[in-house]
Amino acid sequence: NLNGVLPFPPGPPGLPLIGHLHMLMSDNSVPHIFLYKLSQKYGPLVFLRFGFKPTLVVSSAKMAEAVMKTHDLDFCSRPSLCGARRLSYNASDLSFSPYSDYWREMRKLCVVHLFSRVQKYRPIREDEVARLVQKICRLSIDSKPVNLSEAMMCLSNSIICRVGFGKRYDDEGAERSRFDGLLKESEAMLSCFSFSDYFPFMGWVDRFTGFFSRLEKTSKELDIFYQQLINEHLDPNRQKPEQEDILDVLLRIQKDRDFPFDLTIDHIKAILMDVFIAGTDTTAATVIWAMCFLMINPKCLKKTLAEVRDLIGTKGFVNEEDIQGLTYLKAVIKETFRLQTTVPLLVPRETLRKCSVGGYQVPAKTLVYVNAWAIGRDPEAWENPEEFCPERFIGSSIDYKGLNFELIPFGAGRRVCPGMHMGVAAVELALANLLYKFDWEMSTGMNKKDIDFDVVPGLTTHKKNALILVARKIK
Ligand code: HEM
Repeated sequence: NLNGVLPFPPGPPGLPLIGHLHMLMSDNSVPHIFLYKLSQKYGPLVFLRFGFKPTLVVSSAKMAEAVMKTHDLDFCSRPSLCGARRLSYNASDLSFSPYSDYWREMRKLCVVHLFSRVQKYRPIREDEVARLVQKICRLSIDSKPVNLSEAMMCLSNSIICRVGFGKRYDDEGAERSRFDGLLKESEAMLSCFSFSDYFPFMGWVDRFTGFFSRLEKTSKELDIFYQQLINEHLDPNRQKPEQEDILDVLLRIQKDRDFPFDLTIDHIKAILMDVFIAGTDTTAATVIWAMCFLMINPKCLKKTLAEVRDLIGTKGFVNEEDIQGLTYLKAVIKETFRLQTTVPLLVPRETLRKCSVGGYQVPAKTLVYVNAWAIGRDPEAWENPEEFCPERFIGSSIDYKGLNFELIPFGAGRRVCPGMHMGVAAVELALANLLYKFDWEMSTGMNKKDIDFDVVPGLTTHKKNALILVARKIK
């Protein structure tokens, strides 16, 4: 083993104690762009130190393959960060659990019993997309602008509530806004910087800034929310939905003792959190970015519209079977993932042990960011990386399933996103129907040039300014 003599990957010089944190904090860009700029200077493996935490940034398709395939076993743990730890009932969930026997069993449970149910939830997705179309129809009658960003969040939240716990909230009701608020706050707590993660002796700063009390408040509110859902599900008089929802399935597994570990109510709550957090923003943001790209690329928009309308004819609604034939639409979605990766830094990984990659050594417990956004621009992997060109995927076998490392919006390897099929099904169905039913125009006084690509930092890249368009219902 040459580990001992290998150098660390290159990186900029850091300061004592804080390492490179000041660079991250003082740069005006969002983290994935800041890290991309560093990779342009130092290469596809950059070594940094955030406080006491060694950090590796991976920015090319080749190095992503080394990390997530060749050395996946060394890189497939997750760091224990304070926000995630608290919200996931001490990492009892799937996303934030370190690599362990527990994670393996949890992954099996989720893949076999939860994520395999994609097809069963098809009627829910179709019903919710049909409701979205009706809502937009009503606005289109008076040419009222449609806030697509809001409408898409509403759609994915509605889908996840029905899939997760069998409830359909009124769009404007109090229960709905409670759920939306909890989701937003949890996302914020998961992507918020906390001192104690990087300086083990500086927990007092988090107490001082109010981070801990905010985290405590959010976790307690979430816990009450989950507990109410569980109580309702355990009520023998509850009217069961047609399809068992995810909470039903989990409670059944618990009752049947169909899990090698003790599956407690807290574990079930933790899994619910994963489904809510991982499954809503990602789907909504992907559709919004795809619409942005189409609006500023009229040729691509025209081709997509022609394909959808030719194939569907006068049927009135694109259902999930029809999607198979929509080759160009699928290419548009892939190109959207390449250029505006929804989860740009994936979900941070952590090295299990001291290991080596690309001729460098990486210490145990190094935080690892795979910059999928940068990989989408890797000049070794893509011709004309800055262009929006869905055609590059026509007749190409490159897919986002985690086997082609130039396109990894869902990650790859042992930790690859298990909700990929669920996410893609919703994205495709929503986008296809938005384009089948309506022509889209800029609202009065706005120009295509006004569509910006400014983003809000966070786990998921959201568009900073809402996408507001006018829909014209086609005859
Ligand atoms: C467009 C939609 C989505 C995108 C872009 C996306 C992206 C990702 C990414 C990048 C990861 C990290 C993978 C890695 O570390 O290699 C991930 C993990 C995960 N995703 Fe998704 N996701 C989407 C939809 C969903 C949905 C709908 C669900 C569930 C209902 C879901 C559940 C999860 C879970 C549980 C994990 C953690 C897996 C583990 O650590 O073992 N995702 N996702």
